[in-house]
Amino acid sequence: MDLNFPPLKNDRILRAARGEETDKVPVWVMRQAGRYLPEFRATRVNHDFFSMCRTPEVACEITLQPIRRFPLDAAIIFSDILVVPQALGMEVLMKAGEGPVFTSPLVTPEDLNMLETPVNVDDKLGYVFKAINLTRHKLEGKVPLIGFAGAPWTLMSYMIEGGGSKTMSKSKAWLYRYPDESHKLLQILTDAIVDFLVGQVRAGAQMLQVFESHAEYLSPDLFTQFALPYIKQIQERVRTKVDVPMCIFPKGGHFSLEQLSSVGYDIIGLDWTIKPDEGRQKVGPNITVQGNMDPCALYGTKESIQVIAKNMVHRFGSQRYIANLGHGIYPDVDPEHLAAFIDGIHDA
Ligand SMILES: Cc1c2[nH]c(c1CCC(=O)O)Cc1[nH]c(c(CCC(=O)O)c1C)Cc1[nH]c(c(CCC(=O)O)c1C)Cc1[nH]c(c(C)c1CCC(=O)O)C2
Repeated sequence: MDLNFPPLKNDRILRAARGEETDKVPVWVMRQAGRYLPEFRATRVNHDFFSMCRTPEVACEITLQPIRRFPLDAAIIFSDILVVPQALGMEVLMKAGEGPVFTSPLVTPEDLNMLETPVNVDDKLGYVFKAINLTRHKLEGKVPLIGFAGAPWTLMSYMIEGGGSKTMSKSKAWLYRYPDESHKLLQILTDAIVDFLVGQVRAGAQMLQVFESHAEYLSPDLFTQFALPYIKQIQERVRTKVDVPMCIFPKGGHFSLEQLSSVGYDIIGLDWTIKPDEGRQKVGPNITVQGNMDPCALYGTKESIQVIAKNMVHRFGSQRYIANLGHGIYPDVDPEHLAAFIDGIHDA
C-alpha cells in the first residue's frame, strides 16, 4: 500500500474535532454515498451491495460521488457496519427493499462456537483497507477520509435479530438471560472492531466514527453494563496504536451523553431528538458535537432547509461543531436539497 498521500487542502473537520478554530462550520452527511444519488443507483443496478463493498475500485468510486457534486468537508468510505459479522463467518445478504438479512442468526449461546475467532482483519477485511488507501489517493487531498465501524451492541443485536427489528427483544433477551455469554460476544466483537479501525487508519483513514445505532433500545442500566465499557475499550485500545479524531454516535441515547463524554472520544454525534443547547451542555465544553438536523427537514423547500440549517448553527455555535443530519439521508431526498443544506451551513 502506498502511504505517500497528497497534502490535505481542507482540514476544517479535523480542526473542529481537535477544538481548533474553523473559518466555516464543517459539514458531512451520514449515508452521503447512497441511493438518493442517481449515479449511485446507476452503479447499484449492476452490482450486489456487498460485492460493491468488496471491490475497492467500486467502493472508491461511490465514496467520491457526493464529493464531486457537493462542497462537503469530508468523505466517508463506502462500506457497511455488517462487514464485521461477515468477517466472523456469518452470512449477511442485502435484500432490496428489506435491508440486511442474516441467513443463520445467533439463537443460543452455543452458537457463539460457530464464530470464526480471532478475526485476522488483513485476511477478512483487507478489501476495506485497499478501498480506503485507493480513495485517499483519489481524493487528492480535497477533504479528509472517514473510516467507521458499528459498535459492539449494535452489531450483536443484528447478529441475533438477523435483520431489522422494532423491539430488539431477541437480542435484549440475551442481555437478561445470558449476561456472561453476552459479554463474551461483545468482547469478541470489540477485539475485531479494534483491529479493524486500526487497520483503516493505517491504510489512510483520517477520522473514525463508531455507530452505536441501537443505543435507543437500551435502558440506561443496560447501556452502562453492555455498551459503554466496550465503546470505552475501543477508544483506549485504538488510541494506543494510531492517533486520529474519534467520533461516537449513540443514536437515541440521550441518557448516555454525560457518561460518553468521559470515555475519551473527541466528537459525540447527536440525533435530531435532542435540543442543540441540551446536547452541548450534556457533553461539556471539551468535546466537539456533531449533528443533528432531522433528515426529514430535507423534504422541505430549499429556503426552509437553509433557515433550519442556519438556525442550527446558531444554536450549536460555530466552533467545536460539525454539522450533519441526526441520522442517514433518506433515499428519496432530492440531491438539490442536500446542496441547499450544505450551503446553509457554510453561509451561517
Ligand atoms: C445500522 C447501519 C447499517 N449500516 C450502517 C449503519 C449505521 C448507521 C445507521 O444507523 O444507519 C452504516 C453505513 N452504511 C453505509 C455506509 C456508507 C457510508 C456513508 O455514505 O455513510 C455507512 C456508514 C452504506 C449503505 N448501507 C446500506 C445502503 C443501501 C443499500 C442498497 O443500495 O440496497 C447503503 C448505501 C444498507 C443497509 N445497511 C444497514 C441497514 C439497516 C441497511 C438497510 C437500510 C437502508 O437501505 O438504508 C446497516
